[in-house]
Amino acid sequence: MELPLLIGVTGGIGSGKSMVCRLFECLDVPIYYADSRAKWLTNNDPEIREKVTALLGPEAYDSAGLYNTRFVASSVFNNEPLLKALNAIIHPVVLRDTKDWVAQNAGLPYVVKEAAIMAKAGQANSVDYVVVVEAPVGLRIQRILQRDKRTEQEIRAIIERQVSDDSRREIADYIVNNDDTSELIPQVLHLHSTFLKARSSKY
Ligand SMILES: CC(C)(COP(=O)(O)OP(=O)(O)OC[C@H]1O[C@@H](n2cnc3c(N)ncnc32)[C@H](O)[C@@H]1O)[C@@H](O)C(=O)NCCC(=O)NCCS
Ligand SMILES: Nc1ncnc2c1ncn2[C@@H]1O[C@H](COP(=O)(O)OP(=O)(O)OP(=O)(O)O)[C@@H](O)[C@H]1O
Repeated sequence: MELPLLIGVTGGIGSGKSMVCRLFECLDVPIYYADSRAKWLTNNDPEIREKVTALLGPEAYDSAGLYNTRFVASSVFNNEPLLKALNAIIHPVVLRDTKDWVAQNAGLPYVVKEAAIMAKAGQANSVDYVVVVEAPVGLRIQRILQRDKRTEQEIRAIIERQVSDDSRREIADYIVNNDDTSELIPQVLHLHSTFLKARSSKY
């Protein structure tokens, strides 16, 4: 059976990546949520556990042995080299895991990977098209203040460590506007028919 197209959905913190993916889910499209899968792997892959502990110290896992995201976030989102080193441990495992997941979905027209870190389609990944979700920074901060137990300072530190909106736009094949004036559902429906057409013209 042929592999599905792999669509990457990315965007800065609070842009609405997960919201867009939930709409794709409503269309029965399987989603790979890379951030949460990365956390699962960090808890369950012994090699990652060993390397993360060597990088960040024993506090990277709590007394119950679970990945201590609060501690790790406060360490890496203020320290670029440390974030890069953490990515270098986790990212290759996530890429391999994504490929296995895509293969498990053989026969479907397309599947979606949601991730904070994304390369241009075809570069160091198996993504066919990249969708970038955008919203103004002020609105993103408001949304995260409502959703998470993070301070504005913590949110701004994460934004500082993420790629800029401009470089995200450079890798975008499609852009979804998720500001207060744009409607998400019609944009996702339009992408859905675009990907179905792209897939049927490929095979
Ligand atoms: C740093 C960690 C512990 C923070 O966990 P926490 O639950 O507090 O936050 P959460 O995962 O919701 O992330 C907060 C925001 O940062 C973004 N983010 C997560 N990891 C990264 C990263 N490596 N680089 C840039 N942004 C990131 C998320 O998309 C989200 O917008 C966790 O995100 C992590 O382990 N990240 C490294 C793994 C990774 O590279 N994930 C990206 C997909 S492979
Ligand atoms: N169009 C919208 N209207 C109202 N609320 C929205 C909209 N889009 C997203 N939100 C809300 O904003 C918050 C952030 O959205 P979401 O979780 O989808 O962003 P994200 O890009 O996945 O964030 P993160 O990178 O932190 O995972 C959520 O609480 C979500 O419900």
